[in-house]
Amino acid sequence: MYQYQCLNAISEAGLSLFSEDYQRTEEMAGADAVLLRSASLHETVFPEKLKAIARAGAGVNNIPLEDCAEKGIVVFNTPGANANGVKELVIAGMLLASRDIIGGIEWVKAHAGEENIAKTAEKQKKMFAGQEIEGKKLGVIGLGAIGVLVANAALHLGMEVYGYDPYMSVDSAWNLSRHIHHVKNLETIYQECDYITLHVPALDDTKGMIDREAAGQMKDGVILLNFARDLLVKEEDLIEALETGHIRKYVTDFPTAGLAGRDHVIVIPHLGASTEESEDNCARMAVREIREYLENGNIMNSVNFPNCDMGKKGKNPRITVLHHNVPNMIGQFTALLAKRGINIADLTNKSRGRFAYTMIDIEDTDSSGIAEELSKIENVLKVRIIL
Ligand SMILES: NC(=O)c1ccc[n+]([C@@H]2O[C@H](COP(=O)([O-])OP(=O)(O)OC[C@H]3O[C@@H](n4cnc5c(N)ncnc54)[C@H](O)[C@@H]3O)[C@@H](O)[C@H]2O)c1
Ligand SMILES: O=C(O)CC[C@@H](O)C(=O)O
Repeated sequence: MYQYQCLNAISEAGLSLFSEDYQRTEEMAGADAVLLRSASLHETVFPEKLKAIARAGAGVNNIPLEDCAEKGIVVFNTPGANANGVKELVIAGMLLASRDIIGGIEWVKAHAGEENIAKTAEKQKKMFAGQEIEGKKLGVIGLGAIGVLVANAALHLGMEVYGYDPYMSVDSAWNLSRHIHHVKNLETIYQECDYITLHVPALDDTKGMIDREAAGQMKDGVILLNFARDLLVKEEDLIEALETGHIRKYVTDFPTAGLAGRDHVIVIPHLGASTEESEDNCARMAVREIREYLENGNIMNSVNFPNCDMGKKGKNPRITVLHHNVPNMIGQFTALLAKRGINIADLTNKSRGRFAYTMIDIEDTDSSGIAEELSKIENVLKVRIIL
């Protein structure tokens, strides 16, 4: 029996994919796997039993990835599963920033009950007039699952789209319309675009990327959208640019004390992925990743260990070893099995940065004591025998 814990609301569409071999627990100490959305794990002391963490979503800056890897905990995310939900809200954000729809709706609410509201509205509506997005230039920073969808959608709405992503994946490249200008530096985006939208993860090199210097290079009256992470923008520099009007509007999915209620800022309470479809997609993908790892040892969509797939486990035990990526690990594993006279049916090893993963199918039904012996080898992080 496996135990899982949910630290946030995870859609039933996903949780229902757990078989009767899985039981929900409220205690992390007893959990084999944890599912979460935005809950922070940075202060968490991880229990020995925990094997997997699945982030039902894309961003993993709420999880200490290295720390988890050192403890032999595989962390997964659900790439692309909520991208359409975010794309739709980004398009809505561009429209909300271009025309004072929010101001207009508030005006109507304030005049509710007035007999001649229709007539007054016709007189007053010029206060809420705006501009169209067709023909304007949009810069998309980060052409991953969301950035590509936003870029293509904006193109269909008649915008001229510039995209920047020095690390773009082949999949993203295939999905990106050839009509998008693929630019090689951020300066071009800053200098050319009327709208700029951020779709990069919060990493050491992206945190604070929108600072005074970046804002200074942008066109006067630019509209900036941030549905990625608040940390990408230096708030004091942003406020300065908003006060001078250099940045005309900032649309963000991340409320902060400094921005909530401020003029020229549209703050949404992190609703990018809050659609039935995105929540269901993320939960389904997260549960499938956990089941595949716990039951077969296969890793798909990990963000701290290499992906690795040996197919469905057969009737004999499968040994899985999470370890540091250093020389002679496989030699030590196979020597240990050879000493016990155990033949290897299949073996695979994959590495990613400082970490690696080895899966071994053995031609023997007796695996007693093997986990204990393998665990003693230096640089081994976690050993599992899947029976
Ligand atoms: N508002 C929401 O609810 C919501 C939902 C999903 C994701 N997000 C955020 O959006 C981010 C992007 O999501 P995604 O699903 O598109 O992820 P993704 O991994 O598919 O795409 C991220 C892209 O950013 C690119 N990138 C990385 N560093 C870069 C840099 N320095 N400059 C330019 N490009 C760079 C990568 O190459 C990749 O193509 C997530 O990391 C998350 O923080 C927010
Ligand atoms: O779970 C959510 O609601 C938000 C998820 C989003 O920020 C993500 O990074 O995928």
